[in-house]
Amino acid sequence: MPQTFADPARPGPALRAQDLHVSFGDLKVLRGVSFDLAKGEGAVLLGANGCGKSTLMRALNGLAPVASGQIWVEGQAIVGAPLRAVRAARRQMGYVFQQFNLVPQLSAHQNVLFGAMGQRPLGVLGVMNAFARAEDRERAMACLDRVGLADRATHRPAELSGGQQQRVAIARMLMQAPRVVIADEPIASLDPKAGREVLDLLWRIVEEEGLSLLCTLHQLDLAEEYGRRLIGMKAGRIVLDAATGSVERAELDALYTGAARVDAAPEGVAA
Ligand SMILES: Nc1ncnc2c1ncn2[C@@H]1O[C@H](COP(=O)(O)OP(=O)(O)OP(=O)(O)O)[C@@H](O)[C@H]1O
Repeated sequence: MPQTFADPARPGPALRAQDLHVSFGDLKVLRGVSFDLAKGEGAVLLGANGCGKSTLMRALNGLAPVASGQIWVEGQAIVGAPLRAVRAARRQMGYVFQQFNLVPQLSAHQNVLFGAMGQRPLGVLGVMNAFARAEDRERAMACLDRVGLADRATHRPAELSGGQQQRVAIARMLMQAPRVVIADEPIASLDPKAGREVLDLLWRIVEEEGLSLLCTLHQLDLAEEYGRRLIGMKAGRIVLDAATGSVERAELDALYTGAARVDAAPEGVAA
């Protein structure tokens, strides 16, 4: 059985990855990734296309096959753990994706209600409008209000701008009441103004709720502005992990030069 470090007397990190290895066929994508994310900490994950960021995010969500290593979510080990424990740990994690992942046929309010799905025994049925508890419907409205979209509750995603759709996705994440938020390029589909609005909102909510955030971004200026900590990946490894103020721009630029992709550095040490 995987060990846990959930000891109320010794509160551990919200998220811990230890020596994670993930391969697809012969391609070693994660090559020993380790980091801790403290409770209430907001970190930005940086790295060139193909260096393994999305694979790391997917591994944290149990969607990429972890060959070895361990992941703890709020003290619960999930690699090799029984399905029930994995599901419980996953409920503590909220996701914000580049493409928003809203259900096109449903209103903003219904999409937010979906955030409660994991908390209801009936799953998807339990959050459909006809069956949803009044308290869930009210909470979904309150979440939409938090992101400034209460007046768009009945709108479908296609009737909303990209920035508004991402705010609905953030409201859905809030509805889920996670402890850890994983945001995978949340502003990649947005123009600069909408992108900033989304980052302001995301960081404000994470701070107000005392959540932990791991967010990938491709814009170095924004990474330095929003992240208190920068984690840099190169060819499947973490090669930089430091408080933002202590990192030189040249160190960030170096993440994008040389053999940064995992398929460009089959075995070599990334640096
Ligand atoms: N399911 C998969 N099957 C095979 N190869 C994969 C799979 N997922 C990712 N890869 C490969 O793993 C490498 C890293 O991909 P990944 O998407 O993790 O990079 P990334 O850093 O997130 O890049 P980007 O910034 O472009 O999203 C790539 O070479 C990719 O082709």
